[in-house]
Amino acid sequence: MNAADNVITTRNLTKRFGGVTAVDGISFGLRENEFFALLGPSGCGKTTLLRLIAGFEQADGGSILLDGEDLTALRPNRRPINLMFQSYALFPHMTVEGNVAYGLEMERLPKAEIAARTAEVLAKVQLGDLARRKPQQLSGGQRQRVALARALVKRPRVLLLDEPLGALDKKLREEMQLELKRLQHEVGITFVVVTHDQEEALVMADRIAVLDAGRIAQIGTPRDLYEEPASRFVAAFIGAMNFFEGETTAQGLAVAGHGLLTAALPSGVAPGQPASLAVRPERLSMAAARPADGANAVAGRVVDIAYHGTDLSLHVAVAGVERRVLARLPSNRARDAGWQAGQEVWCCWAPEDSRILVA
Ligand SMILES: Nc1ncnc2c1ncn2[C@@H]1O[C@H](COP(=O)(O)OP(=O)(O)OP(=O)(O)O)[C@@H](O)[C@H]1O
Repeated sequence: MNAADNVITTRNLTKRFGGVTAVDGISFGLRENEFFALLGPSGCGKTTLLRLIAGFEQADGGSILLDGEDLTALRPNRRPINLMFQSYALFPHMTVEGNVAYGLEMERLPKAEIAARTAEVLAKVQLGDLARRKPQQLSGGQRQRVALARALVKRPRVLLLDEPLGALDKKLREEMQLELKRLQHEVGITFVVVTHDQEEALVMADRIAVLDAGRIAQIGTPRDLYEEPASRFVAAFIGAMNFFEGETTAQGLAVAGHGLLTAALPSGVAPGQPASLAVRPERLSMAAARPADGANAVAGRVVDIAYHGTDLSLHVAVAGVERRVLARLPSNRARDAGWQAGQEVWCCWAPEDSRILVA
């Protein structure tokens, strides 16, 4: 894709702190009106990448383009980009309205315009009724919305959000994930959200970049990353995954003690290479006898059963597999089958539900 088609393009962006390369040659494009998530383990460079785009850090190499124009020389306050901090950084002595209007007052816009834009954005985040309150008279979720309103009122081209829901409890977080997504679509501004919570990224984002040690491990839609992870790192990071180790054959993976597990070989992968076969817990089914229908199957023994309400997880010890194999079964089906700890079982799955990964 051409850089001019993207709102933001980074090219080989690099940032070092002493001996640590926090951002290591990152190139990607953010599209118009996209909800983009940066996801990865602690220390992988998410915040640094966000701060480079905002202009709070200077890159050691590479460039950042906005609508195809180089941004490098523009100071943070000259960039049509806003960064919303995790702490929200609201002014405690000002009302909600005052906090939101502040940025526009700094720009010396006409009073009537400030009032109209402030009222409009407060209505959008559903805080119109609380406009006269002070931040300490608000709940955590409401404070979060004030911070959001304050960023949106300036109508940036891109809004960067660093762990925007990090301060909220689990239930509120889940509500706000949908709220944030709704709002992003409504205002039509490109959002870039940093999170270390993979479920949050899956729920909210149009596309996700998974970072690993300052580099992009994979960029794709939530479905791409979940269904077609490009590496073991991505497969293990997004959702739960079972891995079987072995050697590739023309038909799949030969696993010591378990024979051939059938799966399509990725293009460019030859037989005879060490590789992993990855299969999701919810794609497994359990059987008392080896299925005769060509499904993959490995024998094991149920070690633990945990009840989660909608589903059950079965932990199965399989010879030669270091970690317990995890299967998640809908609780009604599992109850009907009556699985119990100590039972010998076959973990079964369709070949097309598994992937072979060499990296
Ligand atoms: N100002 C700094 N000085 C020195 N090292 C830094 C600085 N900022 C970040 N780093 C280092 O750069 C790497 C990336 O940090 P960064 O904060 O971008 O990661 P992150 O993915 O946002 O992590 P977290 O999820 O824990 O916030 C880390 O090794 C970190 O210690």
